[in-house]
Amino acid sequence: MYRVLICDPLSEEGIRPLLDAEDVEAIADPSLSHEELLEAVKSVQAIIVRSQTQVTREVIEHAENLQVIGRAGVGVDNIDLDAATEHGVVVVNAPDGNTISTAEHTMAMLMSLARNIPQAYHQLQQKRWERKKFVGVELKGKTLGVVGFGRIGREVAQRAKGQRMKVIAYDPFLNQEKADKAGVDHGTLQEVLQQADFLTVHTPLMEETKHLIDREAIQLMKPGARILNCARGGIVDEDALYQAIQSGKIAGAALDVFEEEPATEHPLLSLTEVVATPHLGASTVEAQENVATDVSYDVLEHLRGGTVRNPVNMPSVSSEMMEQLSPYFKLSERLGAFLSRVVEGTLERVSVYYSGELTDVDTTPLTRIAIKGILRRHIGQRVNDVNAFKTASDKGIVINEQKSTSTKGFTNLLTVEIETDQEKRSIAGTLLNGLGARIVQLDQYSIDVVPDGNLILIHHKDQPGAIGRVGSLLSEHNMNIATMQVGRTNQGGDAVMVLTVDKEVESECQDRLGEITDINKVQCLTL
Ligand SMILES: NC(=O)c1ccc[n+]([C@@H]2O[C@H](COP(=O)([O-])OP(=O)(O)OC[C@H]3O[C@@H](n4cnc5c(N)ncnc54)[C@H](O)[C@@H]3O)[C@@H](O)[C@H]2O)c1
Ligand SMILES: O=C(O)CC[C@@H](O)C(=O)O
Repeated sequence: MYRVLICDPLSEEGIRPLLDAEDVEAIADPSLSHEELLEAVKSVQAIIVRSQTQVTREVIEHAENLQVIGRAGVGVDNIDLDAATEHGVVVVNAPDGNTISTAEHTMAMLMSLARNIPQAYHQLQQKRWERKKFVGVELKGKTLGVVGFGRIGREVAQRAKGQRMKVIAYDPFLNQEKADKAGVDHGTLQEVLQQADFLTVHTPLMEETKHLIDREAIQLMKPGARILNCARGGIVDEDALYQAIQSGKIAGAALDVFEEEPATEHPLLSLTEVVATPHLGASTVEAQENVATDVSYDVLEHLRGGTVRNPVNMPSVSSEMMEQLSPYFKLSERLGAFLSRVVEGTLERVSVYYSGELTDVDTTPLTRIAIKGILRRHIGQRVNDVNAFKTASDKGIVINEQKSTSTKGFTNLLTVEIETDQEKRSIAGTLLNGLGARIVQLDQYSIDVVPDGNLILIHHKDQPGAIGRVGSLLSEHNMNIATMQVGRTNQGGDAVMVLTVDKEVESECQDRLGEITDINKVQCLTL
């Protein structure tokens, strides 16, 4: 049974898949204090949050069984991604479900700002019929500067064009072709700042975007321009904005988000030129249902060992690529696991070579899985697809991935090579059409072994009787041999036997195998 803690209020319809799942115990508690949260996370496999709950390193470190953190929304600035990655915890979000609601909210804020609607309403509530005080400006013909032309920025631009505004956008990924297609101008940040009558930001909050709109940026803007932030508090420097409004440089601002939330005492709220909402961009019935559904799906999928659609801290794999690569997942992990169990010494370098039909695809996910297979021998289940590369690099292991032209006659070939301070070993495998995975090479020996079950690897001298003696001894220990493969370099030279047996080999049996004449080394492993 998976325990899933839902910390912030989420649409009940949206989390229906979790509530109905027979293998899930969903615990919804949006009122936990910090101390209660630290206690509650100890026993759960998944946490789901919106923007309110801070999933800090401390929280993640308390959550000993945690596998996945779901963010019902876009921004993941309330989750310590480094800590999650280090602990092998997958973070998933719901990036699409609230785009329209947030774009619509931005338009509502834009119009409120242009026509002073909240301020005028507030006066009416005070029984004051003020008309002169609230003369607004038209949007038609004005320029909207959009900083961050992602999902929401693009939707806002389309809507602003509907108001017959001119739109100029800046985004590091926006080029002329994309801008033409969207029917907007594109410019540098400086050009956008200089031309905007209204400036709206739609970037994530990151180191590079923190105070992106600061005192200097505001200085570049037209006198009397207006600023909107429905993305994240902190993208616009709040002190600089406050001063710019007070000095008259900026005519007004519309804010849905603040550097610190809740922000009921914020000085900007005392300015009549400011319209504000308490982080309501995504607060619609539709958006909340969408994000809760999306995140529930991914959380369930991850817990059940499936592939998530919106991973944040591991690269996503397109469904097309997934179709090509997934048959190799098990092979890749098993090759890594096999070799890690037979190699001796301290791991220094892992190289993974791909040939045949594998040369045409992005094989990074397969390398990651091979590394996971290798590291699990020493680190256990704590290493997974999320932290495999990071764990290897933290341990000083160099990883090298290469495409190779040597197919050795196979349509696909995956070779894993490990170098330690004592030796260099390699293993190669292939997927045989209709027959599944096979180990086809171990060091210099050609073999044909299914990478599954209880295996015995024996290094011996190619001499008459060696195989028979192994068979007899295994039978004495009541060990049934399912398959046996022998590989040798030359007649009478070094050779290997790889046997699959029906149960795990006991240490006494392994020791006795090692004492047989002409047998040099015996290694037993279970895949
Ligand atoms: N107010 C709300 O309730 C609410 C709701 C949803 C999303 N959001 C926030 O809105 C923002 C945008 O969300 P989205 O779904 O459009 O994200 P997105 O990832 O689709 O788009 C973000 C865009 O910002 C661009 N960008 C990154 N750094 C930039 C920089 N230095 N200058 C200019 N552009 C830069 C990226 O290239 C990307 O195109 C996020 O901060 C998100 O958290 C707020
Ligand atoms: O949880 C919310 O309502 C806010 C979500 C929003 O800020 C987001 O980044 O998706």
